[in-house]
Amino acid sequence: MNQPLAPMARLSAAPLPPLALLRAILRNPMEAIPAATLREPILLQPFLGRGRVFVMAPDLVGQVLNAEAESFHKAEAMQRALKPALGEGLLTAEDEHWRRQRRAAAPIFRHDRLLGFLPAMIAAAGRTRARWAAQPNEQPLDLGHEMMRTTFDIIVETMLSGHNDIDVDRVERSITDYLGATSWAIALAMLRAPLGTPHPGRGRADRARHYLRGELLRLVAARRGAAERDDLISLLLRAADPESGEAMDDRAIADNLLTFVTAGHETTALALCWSLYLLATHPEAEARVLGEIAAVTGGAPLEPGHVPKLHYTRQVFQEALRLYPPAPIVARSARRDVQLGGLAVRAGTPVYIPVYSVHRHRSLWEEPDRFDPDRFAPEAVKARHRYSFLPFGAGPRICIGAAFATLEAVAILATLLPAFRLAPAGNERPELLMRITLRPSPAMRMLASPRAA
Ligand code: HEM
Repeated sequence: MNQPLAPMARLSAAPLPPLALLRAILRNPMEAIPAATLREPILLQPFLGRGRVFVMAPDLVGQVLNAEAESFHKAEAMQRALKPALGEGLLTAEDEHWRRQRRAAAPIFRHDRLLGFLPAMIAAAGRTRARWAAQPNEQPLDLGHEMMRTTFDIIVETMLSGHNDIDVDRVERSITDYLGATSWAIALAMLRAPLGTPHPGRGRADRARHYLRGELLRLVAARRGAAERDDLISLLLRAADPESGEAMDDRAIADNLLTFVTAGHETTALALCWSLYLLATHPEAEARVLGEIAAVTGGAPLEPGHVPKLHYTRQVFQEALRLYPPAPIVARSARRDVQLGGLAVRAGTPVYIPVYSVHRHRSLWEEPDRFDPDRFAPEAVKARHRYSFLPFGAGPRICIGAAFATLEAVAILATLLPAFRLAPAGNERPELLMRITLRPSPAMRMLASPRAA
């Protein structure tokens, strides 16, 4: 393949002194990841008298996220960035409180239930296709926004039984406003500044958080006492503490709904954005995807039974997750003194898994910066270390929605691609901006022209 390399992040070439590091975190936390993480198995960097450890070697990643997961908890800086919005929901809770919520939510992610969501996923993708068909071809699409709308539609339909009175544009804006200020929360946590320290963007983030939480509390209140439905809200309303028998209160349920709504649509939308961008710039792979979809569907509209058979389309999505992991860093902090690859790591030390670097590590991948969906052919996957590909994390805290995200992504790609040819609207290559998740910057603008035309 002679395609140009897909856009890459600008990592820091040399260790940054504390002030420069904080500036990089505020501008774009990707720039605070040392470029040496692309080559080394493990890296210790001093920071304000305390180290920061980056772990890339797959066996050490397995130690942190799985085998010795009990020795680590979620990193304080990330918790400070997320907890004001997500409270003690599934993503941010720890220990028994986390276990109880994971057990409560698990049934909705069982394989048979997920397959049952496919008609709703295909229908939402169909609405996006109809929206694109109704607008002039020469008008560029904001692809991120289009994918957010589609995945939001799906999460609300499947998890909240389609509460369609939610204002999707305002929710999207609020999530962006909230995430926009998280770099400050992270930098202040690293400086050990007291909670509540004022910072730019805080007022806007607070308004966004109040709006989002208010909307979900309204939903929960409306559902208490109403007839049960087969969705996440009902599961959470029914979930009782095994010891005390106590039910979750509205606040705890709202924490989780907001967690699922945000974690469950923004990540998938970003990965879809990159998948479509990569296909638009790699015509050979795009032709293979179109060929596969035509062979599986016979040219008829996509049906739920087709989706699990679209193997190459799934590989494209996985390769997009490798190059552009929506969660580019999984952050932990050591709970006790631990040994990691010959390094003595003291309790309280931040331990980062830079997923972006693991996915492009020079000793784990051949031509790591090149787009090549064949890396995810079954034999190639079997030959690799299981912790060399971590878009959904690993171990007990692995993403509960991984299979959900993959099914919906394949359904969306297989609905949109046969109908439209996408092309970047300009020549600028998107930069990779981290705001907890990895976003294209500026927004990705693409032209969609109907294929039949
Ligand atoms: C491509 C899409 C997605 C990506 C890349 C992604 C990534 C991740 C990652 C890396 C984690 C682990 C974080 C850590 O260990 O600190 C996580 C956790 C989580 N994800 Fe996802 N996610 C995606 C889609 C979804 C979807 C569709 C849902 C819900 C429907 C979801 C809900 C959650 C929840 C609730 C957690 C916390 C799980 C726990 O701690 O028990 N995610 N996700």
